[in-house]
Amino acid sequence: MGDQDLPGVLVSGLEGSYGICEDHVGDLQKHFNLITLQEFLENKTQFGPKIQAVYIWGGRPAIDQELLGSLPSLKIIASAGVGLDHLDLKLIARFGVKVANTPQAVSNPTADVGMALLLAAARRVVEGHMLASAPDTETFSTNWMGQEVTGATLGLIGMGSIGYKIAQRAKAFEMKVLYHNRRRRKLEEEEAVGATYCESLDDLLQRSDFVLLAVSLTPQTQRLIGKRELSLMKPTAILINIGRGLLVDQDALMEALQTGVIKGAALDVTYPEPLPRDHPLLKLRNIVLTPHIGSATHQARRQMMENLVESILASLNGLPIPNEVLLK
Ligand SMILES: O=C(O)C(=O)CO
Repeated sequence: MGDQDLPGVLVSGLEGSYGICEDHVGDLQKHFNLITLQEFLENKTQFGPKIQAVYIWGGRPAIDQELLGSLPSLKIIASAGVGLDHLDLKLIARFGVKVANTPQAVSNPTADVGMALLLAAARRVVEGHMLASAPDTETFSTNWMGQEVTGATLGLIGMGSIGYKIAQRAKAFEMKVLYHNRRRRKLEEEEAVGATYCESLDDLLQRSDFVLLAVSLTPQTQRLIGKRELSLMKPTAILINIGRGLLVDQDALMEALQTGVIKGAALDVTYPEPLPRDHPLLKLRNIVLTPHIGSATHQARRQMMENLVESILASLNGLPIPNEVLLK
């Protein structure tokens, strides 16, 4: 489906929830001969040797040993977004293949979604919309209240580029910012956003009015927030997750929201995505859910595509690869 003389790039498909953006196809075809996963699977001997790069969009196509073994010319896996939890980096390294992602493109829009969820949950925006738009609403209750954001304490778990952008935004809301991270930021970086390092996660959980997860999913961070951690939070606190669903034990969260252990939650990510339509979390009123929209702006998605093109071209031309992920 492209110019046969251009380097072959495997993409998951062009339509459906995991297809690449249709608007980007023309730009990609200026540089690459796009080969869809379906085309490849239907004729591995024809397409396998031509594929020099895999373009991952929305976590697809999935990369496993069998796929890697059938792509002898593969040089790079270029993955949209910052999260890498869908890739087995050790396996990829064994095949001598490079990896690149697009951290800069997603940090501002994902930080915006973090703040949007925080504000929506604090001020009960979704419930408010339902009340204001319900056909049987006749009066607005004066007892309908939320939590104040200005001056509240935000506990940030993760202080990478997205966490830092959230701290900048929280500063403008006059929030006190605590953060817990594998490594402490430089003093001048902390001072610029007024953030205080909390070595102990328990301490951060106990002191925060809003706890926001902006951390990558790794074996160490899986179910970082479980029953014990939720019980340390204030009964008035709100949990926000913009990282990955598996950072939180969803059953424990469900129970905490139902029994008043915490006040509310706002999740851009869950497991699975989407949740089954009969999932009990969908029935709660003290939760705000969005469909994994951290990077979902036209500008970010275009920048992601452009960054992936740059990384693939650099790798194919033997140049230093922008946003290369170091494989240990
Ligand atoms: O960049 C990513 O990995 C995201 O999931 C953005 O929401």
